[in-house]
Amino acid sequence: MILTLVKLRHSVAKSCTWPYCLRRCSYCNFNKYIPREDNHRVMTECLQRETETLLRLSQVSCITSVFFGGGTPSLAPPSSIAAVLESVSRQVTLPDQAEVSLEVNPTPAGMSKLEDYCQAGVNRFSIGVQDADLEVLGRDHSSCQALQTIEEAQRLCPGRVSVDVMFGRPGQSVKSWEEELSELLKVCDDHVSLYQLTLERGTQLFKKVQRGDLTVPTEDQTAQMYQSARRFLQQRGFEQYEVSNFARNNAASLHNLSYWKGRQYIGVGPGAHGRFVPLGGGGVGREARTQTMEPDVWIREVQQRGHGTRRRMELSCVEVLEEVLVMGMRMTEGISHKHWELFSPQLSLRDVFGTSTRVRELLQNGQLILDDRGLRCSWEGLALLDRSLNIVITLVFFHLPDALEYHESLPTF
Ligand SMILES: C[S@@+](CC[C@H](N)C(=O)[O-])C[C@H]1O[C@@H](n2cnc3c(N)ncnc32)[C@H](O)[C@@H]1O
Ligand code: SF4
Repeated sequence: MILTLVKLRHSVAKSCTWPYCLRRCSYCNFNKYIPREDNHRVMTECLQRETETLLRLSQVSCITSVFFGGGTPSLAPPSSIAAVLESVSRQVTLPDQAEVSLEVNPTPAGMSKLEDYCQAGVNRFSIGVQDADLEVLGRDHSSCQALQTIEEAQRLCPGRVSVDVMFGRPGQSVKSWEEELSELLKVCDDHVSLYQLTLERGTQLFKKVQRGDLTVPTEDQTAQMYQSARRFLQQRGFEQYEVSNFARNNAASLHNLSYWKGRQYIGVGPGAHGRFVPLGGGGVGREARTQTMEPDVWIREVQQRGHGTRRRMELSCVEVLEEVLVMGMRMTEGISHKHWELFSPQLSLRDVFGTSTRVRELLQNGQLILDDRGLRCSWEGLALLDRSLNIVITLVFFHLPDALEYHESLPTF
């Protein structure tokens, strides 16, 4: 689960995970566990307790979005979701219009609870739909269930349903992907996330591909799949607002935009990540925080000391700027001058990037744009983001030595 919080002067996002799944999809390397017993009650108590501890530590006063992610948060009882939201509201302001999303697996069990999740305070659903190759992917739903779940979610939250779909899967061709996507677009709502399959070490799928039992599409083919999906979505009125995300009718996810805009967020639950200034503990700089991954250990830690923070590291000015760049360049709007100035008042975007010959090459060949709006990728450049990022990040390290002092109090958005 992930919650986004905004303090009057500081924007803070808070992430909270439900780490359990009914089975392991063959390709997935996320932090997930098959539950051995029903521990919903203790899990909920600990999520509430950690929420309270970290909210106090961050000293935020208002939350603008909440994201319940996983694992499979649609395995959590709606009462657990309600309890976490109540903990938030007890401590800080959670406005009625706050975006509250929940990731849903399109199983009958998940679908039957959608209405109760809405009663609990959820107002946006994100549904992981893999319509084909379900067997190979080890998914626990059928295409018919996926369709029914999308319909039910749309009935409950019209205009606030996202579907996640994956390309570059074993045996997939450009043609079969186009057919699949075009079918999906007939039924989907106003938000689509496209993920290219990453072959993760340690997964069943990785082993099968290594052994030669399965083959995945070539890099050229996946590049074609990505480009054809972008065109398809554009033709159907979707605007791309990030490398993998498309929305129409203003349905962009406010929560995800918080990450890409470099806002602060708090992570709650096993394996959750956070980025915030621990003002309540006397901190002045932004910290990168990771919660303990293994649920049983995390539960013990929360019971003993109120939180399961395993790792915390204060970020230097350069590290914050690197994150602002890596995240900001993923958005089609890129990084505006004003946004950059919040994090780097001393050196402008033009100071850092305007004089480099390597950046000039990217500008000249049309991959990057640096103009009065700011720095961003072109349509073609977004597909090659990794390459240009290597160059722009090197420049940040070159121009902004670690010695520069970074004051988190500067950004007031
Ligand atoms: C980790 S899941 C959590 C939500 C939910 N359990 C589900 O499966 O949809 C979030 C998204 O990550 C995607 N995902 C997981 N592993 C991936 C991989 N190796 N490559 C690309 N996408 C992946 C899933 O397909 C899903 O759309
Ligand atoms: S893709 Fe989703 S359902 Fe499948 S194992 Fe990963 S987190 Fe669980």
